[in-house]
Amino acid sequence: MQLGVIGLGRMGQIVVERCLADGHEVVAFDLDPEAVATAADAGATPAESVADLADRLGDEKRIWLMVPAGDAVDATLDDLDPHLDGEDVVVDGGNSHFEASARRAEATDAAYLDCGTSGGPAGAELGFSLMIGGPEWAYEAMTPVFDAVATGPAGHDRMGASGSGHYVKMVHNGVEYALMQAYGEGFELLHEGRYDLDLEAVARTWNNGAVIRSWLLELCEEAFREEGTDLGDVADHVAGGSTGTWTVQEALEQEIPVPLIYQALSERFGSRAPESGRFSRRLANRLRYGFGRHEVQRD
Ligand SMILES: NC(=O)C1=CN([C@@H]2O[C@H](COP(=O)(O)OP(=O)(O)OC[C@H]3O[C@@H](n4cnc5c(N)ncnc54)[C@H](O)[C@@H]3O)[C@@H](O)[C@H]2O)C=CC1
Ligand SMILES: O=C(CO)[C@H](O)[C@H](O)COP(=O)(O)O
Repeated sequence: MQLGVIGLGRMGQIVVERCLADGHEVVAFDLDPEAVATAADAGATPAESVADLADRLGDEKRIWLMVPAGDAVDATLDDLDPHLDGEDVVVDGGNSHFEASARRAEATDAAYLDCGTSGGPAGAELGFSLMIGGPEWAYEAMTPVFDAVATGPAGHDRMGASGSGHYVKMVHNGVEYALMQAYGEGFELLHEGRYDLDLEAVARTWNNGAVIRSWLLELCEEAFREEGTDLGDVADHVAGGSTGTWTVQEALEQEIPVPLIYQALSERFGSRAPESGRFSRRLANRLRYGFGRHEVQRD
C-alpha cells in the first residue's frame, strides 16, 4: 500500500520505518527538513509540503498524521482538505482529545480514524498497541498498515465510532499515571524504609514472576540500573499531564470516581512546587524517559 506520513518525530519515524520494513511505499512530510531527510534515508519518498504529499499519492489516499495534538492537527487538515474526498482515509495517530477527533471526523470529506497509539519510541522494535475509532470500512482499508505499525494483527482493534480510539487512549494514559504513582510510592517506601536495599535487584526479582511484573516495572529496573539505586540527579519534577487531566475531567462528567488517577495527576502538579523532593516523583520523571523518551529533568 502507498501511505503518506505527516509528522516525522519520535513516533512518526517509527511509523515510516515499520511500514517500509513491511513492504509499503511511504511518502513523508514534516515542517522540519531534517526529519524529512531522515525518512528519505530510510527509503521514503520526501515531500516538500502537505499539498506535494497529497499530489504524490494516487486516488484513494491513505494518510497518517503523527504531529503534536491540537493546532498542528487542525493546520495539517486545513492544508489537506482541498485534496481529499470520500474515498480517502486519514488516521490521526497522536494523542488528540477525543472530542476534537469526533469534530474533525465530521468536518472532513475523508474517512477519519482516531488512533490511540501506545508503546512509545522505546517500543519501536516490538510495534505499537493501536486503539482505533471511526468508520468500519476505513479501518478495514487501513488494516495492512495497522498490521505493520502495531505488534501484529492482535496489536490493533476498532474500538467503535469516531472519537472512541482517542477516548480509550485517554483512559489508558490515566491508568499509566496511577501505575507509575503506585510503583513510585512502593519504591519510595523501600528507599526510605528499614533496610538498605538495592532497588534494581528488587525490581528485577519482581519482574521475574511477581504478580506486579510489567513493562513499567522493567523500566523501573532500567532506571535504577542506569541512574543508581538513589536515582542520582534525577529531579523530583514530573512534566506532562494533559491526557491525565482529560481523564479526570471526563470521570467528573460521567460521575465515575477515579481517586487513584486524580491523586497521581495532582502529585505531578505538586511536583512543580520548588524543592518538593519526593522519591516517587523522581522515579515518575525518569519513567517518562523510559517509555516516551521525554527529557529527564535533572537537579
Ligand atoms: N512520544 C511518545 O511516547 C508518544 C507520543 N504520542 C503522540 O504522538 C504525537 C507525536 O509525538 P512525538 O513523535 O513524540 O512528537 P515529536 O515532537 O517527536 O514529533 C512531532 C513532529 O511533528 C512535526 N510537526 C509539528 N507540526 C507539524 C505540522 N503542522 N506539519 C508537519 N509536521 C509537523 C514536528 O516537526 C516533529 O517532527 C503526539 O500527539 C504525541 O502526544 C503518542 C504515544 C506515545
Ligand atoms: O501517550 C504517551 C504514553 O502512553 C506519551 O508518552 C505521552 O506524551 C505522555 O504524556 P503525558 O505524560 O503528558 O500524559
